[in-house]
Amino acid sequence: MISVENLTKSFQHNGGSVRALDGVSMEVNAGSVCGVVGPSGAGKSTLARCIALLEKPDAGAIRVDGTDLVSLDGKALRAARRQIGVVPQGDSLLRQRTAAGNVALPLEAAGIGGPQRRNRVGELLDLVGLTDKASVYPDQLSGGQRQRIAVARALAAKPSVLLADEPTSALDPATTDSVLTVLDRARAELGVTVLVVTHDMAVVRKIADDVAVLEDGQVVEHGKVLDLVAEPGSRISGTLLPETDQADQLRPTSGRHDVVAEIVLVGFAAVGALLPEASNRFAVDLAILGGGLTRLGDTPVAKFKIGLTGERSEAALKWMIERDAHVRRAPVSVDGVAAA
Ligand SMILES: Nc1ncnc2c1ncn2[C@@H]1O[C@H](COP(=O)(O)OP(=O)(O)OP(=O)(O)O)[C@@H](O)[C@H]1O
Repeated sequence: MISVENLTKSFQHNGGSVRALDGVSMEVNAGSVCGVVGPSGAGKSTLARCIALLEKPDAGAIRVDGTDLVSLDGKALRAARRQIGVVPQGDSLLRQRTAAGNVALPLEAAGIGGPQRRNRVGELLDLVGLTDKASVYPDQLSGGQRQRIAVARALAAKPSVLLADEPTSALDPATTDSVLTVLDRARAELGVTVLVVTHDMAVVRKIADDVAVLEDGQVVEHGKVLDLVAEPGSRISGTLLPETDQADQLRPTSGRHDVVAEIVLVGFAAVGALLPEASNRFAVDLAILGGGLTRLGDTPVAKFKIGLTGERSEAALKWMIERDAHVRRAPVSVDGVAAA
């Protein structure tokens, strides 16, 4: 588990001071994938560089499995660095070395040679699906393949944490998917904790369990992706879920529906069955007025604007809420008429 506590970091710039991190606290569970997102200049790369021990924070703690890395130096710091594999931003492979030669670099640095090194490089090339490119030079690899080799190299010394800074920038969607699959495999097959700094919400949509949104050096939203999408008004929900046209106009439309609400359903069971079952059970007519379905990782998530018509509309809505549907409904005034 990575735990970042009250991290601050300022840079001197043009005679002034820029506060890149301003009291950042967050946790990443062992074996999970966490996306760090936010606008340009929010502090994402600075946070990643601090966690990778490439930058020393002004204050705060970074604990990996309970040990505060900020207070380490010398040999202990070098040992801690080996626990953290880094996929740097941009093209980072050595051009004069083959793909296998790049993956072998950290092993050479650690004094691992002979068959042990060859086997490890073989395993890593297999993990990233590039066994057949072992003796190819970076110039002959595609951008996505180069990134996958950079991931393999970052995993060579068996780190417990993998940090990737914008691993998919400048890649097309199909190539992005191939890089994300490799990060997901690192977590699933090696149990590595993965932190991905990204502008690209596709990364969060496809592989993140958790997400932290940074703005102006502060964490403005942090938690499990599937929890945050269910929170009305969360940034993550606004970005990842389908629009329900005019989501804030939830009043009944010209008296045609007794109840109009916005509903978020998470998981196969809820998405597949809850609406028709509520409709049958309470004998209400249930119309979908907007929204749609999406997938977050392997989980289907739906956000609909629904209209319920029938005497037991309220009871149907209550029943769905009791079954973990996340509902935002029209505000109703005292005379029972939905407020405008
Ligand atoms: N070495 C540095 N010297 C001076 N200022 C810096 C340095 N590194 C970062 N900054 C400043 O700190 C702030 C946060 O930068 P950072 O690169 O961490 O943001 P970011 O969210 O990663 O942005 P981007 O998405 O554009 O990479 C910015 O104002 C940036 O200009």
